[in-house]
This record gives sequence, structure tokens and C-alpha cells, in this order.
Amino acid sequence: MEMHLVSRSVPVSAPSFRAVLRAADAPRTVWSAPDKATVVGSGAAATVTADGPDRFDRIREAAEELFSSGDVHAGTEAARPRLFGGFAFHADSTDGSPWEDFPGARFVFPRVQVTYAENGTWLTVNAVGPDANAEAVEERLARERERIESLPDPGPVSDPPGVVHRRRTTAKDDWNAGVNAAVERISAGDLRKVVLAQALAADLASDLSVPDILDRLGDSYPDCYRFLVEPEPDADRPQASFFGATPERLVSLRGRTVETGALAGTTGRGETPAEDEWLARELLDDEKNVHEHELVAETIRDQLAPFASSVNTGDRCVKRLATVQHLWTPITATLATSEHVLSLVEALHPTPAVGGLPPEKALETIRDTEPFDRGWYAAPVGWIDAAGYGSFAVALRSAVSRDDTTTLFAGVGVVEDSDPDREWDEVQLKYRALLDELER
Ligand SMILES: C=C(O[C@@H]1C=C(C(=O)O)C=C[C@H]1O)C(=O)O
Repeated sequence: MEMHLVSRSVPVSAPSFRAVLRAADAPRTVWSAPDKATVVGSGAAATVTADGPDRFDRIREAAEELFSSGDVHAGTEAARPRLFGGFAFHADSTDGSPWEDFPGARFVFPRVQVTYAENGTWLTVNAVGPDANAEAVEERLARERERIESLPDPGPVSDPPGVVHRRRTTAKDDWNAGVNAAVERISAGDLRKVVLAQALAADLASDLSVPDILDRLGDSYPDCYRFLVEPEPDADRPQASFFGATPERLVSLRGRTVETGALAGTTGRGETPAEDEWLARELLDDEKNVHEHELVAETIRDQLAPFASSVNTGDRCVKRLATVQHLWTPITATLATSEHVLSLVEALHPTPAVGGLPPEKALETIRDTEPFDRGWYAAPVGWIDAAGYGSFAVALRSAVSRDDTTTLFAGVGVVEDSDPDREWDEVQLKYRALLDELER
């Protein structure tokens, strides 16, 4: 099929993010980075998917083909054509529950997109295929504009749905055994670090409104990346949604400027500002957490080095979120030659913030230990454009919902002096970000 692409945008008077998302069709898309435009996508004008270890290259090739013949009037940079999506954590396919509908990689070019940018709100209509033509897209744009501008006010944000039942994939004893076995491998010199995760399935008391949750997460976690990814609707199954608010950037590329960072090492929030400060200081001084963190920072620098003419590391500091505090080191680089952002995504994923060291042994330990499929949890989510620039986050503080069950994921870095009880508590703390939006 010839991949002719047509894209048209106009400014619109802004209905709220929640009103637009509530009215969007599946597959719905949300992407919102701190201090950047927020995007809501409705439907798919085109979809590219890939599986297996070559999935990064396959997506890049498909994107290049899609963007190769564009008739684009975007009006503003934020509304230029972008593909939104992500990857599975592991290179082999994800078919365990609740990931049945999620391929190894999937990106969507939204059919209708609303972009909340610094210079106003933009409505975009896209079409792809042999029949795509400017006239039809402009007509659709006029119709969509009328529809969007007359969307009803959605009223107050709904209460959390409530949780009637929780099922853990990992019993406490199994967790202790898994962490202890990993610590033994580390002591034996087989492994330096491994990130072990758990899943928690929450059966809900009433319907979940993903738009309402994402809206509230925007208020509670303004410094996080919010995302929503939906697989192709399937008539035989209720729609699945993967969403979250993650503090971790994997990598952004614009021109030759690369922005990334190490985020690893965790403590809680205090009851008072003084207690917060005390916990932050303790985290900065804690040998175990600093070690766990530095393995991540070093590895990111090593992975970037082959691409870069320079790599710069900022000061290690504390990133304070509503429920946790993390050690964070900003890292920037300048590329030696132009690269596609997916080459950097492939080189960096998974960093030892979510995988471990050495990478192959850590992945094997994860597979042997975790009794569930990570699916897209802890994997790259973000966007790419026609220039090969893009921005990716690590899909943490995330959940998959389908029907009346929402499955949450959270993990912790295990190093030589890890204690299973403390690591268990840290997993529960990381669940809070989303569990607070589900429990009454
Ligand atoms: C693995 C997760 O978080 C990662 C692990 C951290 C840690 O071990 O301290 C901190 C932030 C993230 O890099 C998660 O949230 O599920």
C-alpha cells in the first residue's frame, strides 16, 4: 500500500483535557511531559507494530516510510505529525494476562489529535493511505472542530472506583526467597544488581474512568510523564488500557542534544517539611541507595559514549514526588553524528534502574524469579517524529485495566545488602501512586 499521509491542524478554543479524553475513541492516546505540550489522540489513522529483538529497527523503518510522503500543514510545531506508542520490556513477545493485546512494539498516528501547547490548543486530523486527500481531511477537520468546541462540560471528577479484592502475584515468602536468591547471586559475584517487580490485580467496585485518573494524576504528579496506550479494539474482548504517571525519563533527542538521567534509590515522604528534608538527606547519604544509583548513572554514561561527542553529568539530587523521593542525576550528551531517537532507546533500554547488571544475567534472573509477564511495564513509552527526534519515558507507576480489573506493577533494585522486608515495603510504597486513585 502506498503510504500517503495528510495532516491538517487548526487552533481551537480549549475544552478541558478530561472533556476531550472522555469523548475520544479507542485506541486512545495520552502523552504529557512536564512543561511540554499535552496530547490527546482519538483513534488511529495508521498503526505500526513489531515483535522480537529487531522491534526498534522495524518501528524506525515503518515510521520513516509513513513520514516519507507527507502533505502536512501543522500550523505549530507541537501539532506536527508524531507517532505515539512504546515497547514491551522483554524482547520476546508478551502474551500472558493482562497483556494479550499488546505486541512487542506498537505506535499510533492518531486520527484526531488535540494538543495543549504553550501557544494555545490545536486540533489535528490525520489520514493515511492511498485514498487520503487534503479535501476530505479539511472537511473532517471542520466537523471535528465543531464537535470538539461543543463538547459538554464533564462535571466534577468522579470518585475513585473502590477496590473490592486484591490479588498479588507474589506471596511474601516467595518474595523473600526471590530477593535472597538474588542477593546470593550478587554475593557470589554473578550479578551486581537486579530489579525485581511484583504485580497486584485490583478488582474494582465500579467503573474506572481513565480520563479522570489521568486528570488527577496530572495534579498530584506535575513532574511526571503521563501516558495512556491502548491496543487495537477487539470485538471479542473488553478494551485494555495501559496508563501511568512515571517520574523516569529514558531519553529525549532534539537535534543532537540528548537528555536523560539516572533515577534510582528510594525513600518515603515525611509528615512535615522537616521530616521530608531529613529523609532526603538520609537518602543522599545512604551507601546502599547511592551504590544502587551510581550503577545506573555509570551504565547510562557508558551506553551513550559510543554515540556522543560529549556526555555531561549533573549533581546527584533528590526528586520529591507526592508519595516517594528518589535519587536523581541529570545526564545530557551531544551526539557525534545524527541518530534516530530509537537507536538511543535501544541502546539504553533496560537501564539498571529497571533491569540490572550485567544486563543479560539480570534479565535471566528477572525471568526466572518473577511469576508474571512484565508486558509493557518498565519499558519505553513515548513518541517519534519525522526528523527522528523523540522523547521516551520508562513506563513505571503504571497499570493495565480491562473490564473491572486493574493490574498494577512496581519493582525495586536489589543489591548485595538488600533486605527482603524493606524491599517489600518499597514495592507497596510505589503502588501508592495508582492505588490512591483506585481505592476509596
Ligand atoms: C522499578 C521501579 O522504579 C525504579 C526503581 C527505583 C529504586 O529501586 O529505587 C527507583 C525508581 C525507578 O528507577 C518502579 O517504580 O516500579
